[in-house]
Amino acid sequence: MNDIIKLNNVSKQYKLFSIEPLSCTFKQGYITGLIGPNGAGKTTLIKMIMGITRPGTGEITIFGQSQSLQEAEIKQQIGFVSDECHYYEHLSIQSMKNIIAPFYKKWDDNAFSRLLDRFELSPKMKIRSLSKGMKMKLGLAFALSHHADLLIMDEPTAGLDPVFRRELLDLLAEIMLDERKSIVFSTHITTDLDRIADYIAFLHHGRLVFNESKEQIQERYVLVKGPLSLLEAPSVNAVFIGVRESLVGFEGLTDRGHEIAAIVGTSAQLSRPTLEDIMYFTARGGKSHAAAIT
Ligand SMILES: Nc1ncnc2c1ncn2[C@@H]1O[C@H](COP(=O)(O)OP(=O)(O)OP(=O)(O)O)[C@@H](O)[C@H]1O
Repeated sequence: MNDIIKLNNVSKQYKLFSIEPLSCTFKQGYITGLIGPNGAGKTTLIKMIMGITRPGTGEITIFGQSQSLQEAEIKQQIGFVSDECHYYEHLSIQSMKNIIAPFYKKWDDNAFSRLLDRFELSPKMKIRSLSKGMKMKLGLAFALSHHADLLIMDEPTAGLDPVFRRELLDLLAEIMLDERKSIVFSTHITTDLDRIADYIAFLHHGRLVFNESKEQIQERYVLVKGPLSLLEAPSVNAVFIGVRESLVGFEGLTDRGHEIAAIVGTSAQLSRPTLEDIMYFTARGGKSHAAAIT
């Protein structure tokens, strides 16, 4: 299995936030979902991969080429969708296309027209007249019209209605029928990832908590529900990454499933957490879980 993106000791230091030195790879031929709470560093990481923000330390390799040395070549092969709109508002879609297309050696006008049709956008529409969701669709049409082998998207489903969100996921699944293609996208909507992602990279406070296949993640984590009295034992409390207590009992996430099963026996219910559960309890837990796993 080839690596499409390789991060080696990549870090970024802002005044009030830092991406801690991070090493990981994203696989060719798969969809990787980048998740994490607000301010976790997802956009910063994507901007470093795209060369928009320079890392403080480390090296980024894409398609086996150095991001910093071969940026222009690499960008020919990447379709990028940002959560910010970088188009000239006063132009029509057609005029904007006339500016963007010449940058790409493999620009495909027919593919662009087909995508506009599919997204119900007309080339005559002025960019300033587009809604947030329509601008996102336009960004997708641009990103998908130069036969890129790697699609990187920052929150592509933000601002999209549920019908189009599902259509977008279908479109991504179609793209993945070609096994040379790879997709990396960030999202808050973890149910989208349950549907289509193969790998999940989870950032929290600028640290990579995990970057694993969905199956590996599902095997590792266990959600425990039980009476509050169980938490009184320090040995029980210690195994949780995060716990939520309520009047009727507690719910907690652990990656020490066998241990907890042996301690609590039948006095608690164990089940598989969703990605949202994992994100919620890790964010809530506040323990140095990231450091423990990576
Ligand atoms: N140019 C910058 N200068 C200083 N701090 C920055 C800069 N860009 C981002 N940050 C800070 O880095 C942190 C991470 O921001 P980032 O946008 O990467 O998070 P995110 O995970 O994408 O969040 P969200 O899900 O809310 O979009 C935030 O605290 C933000 O204020």
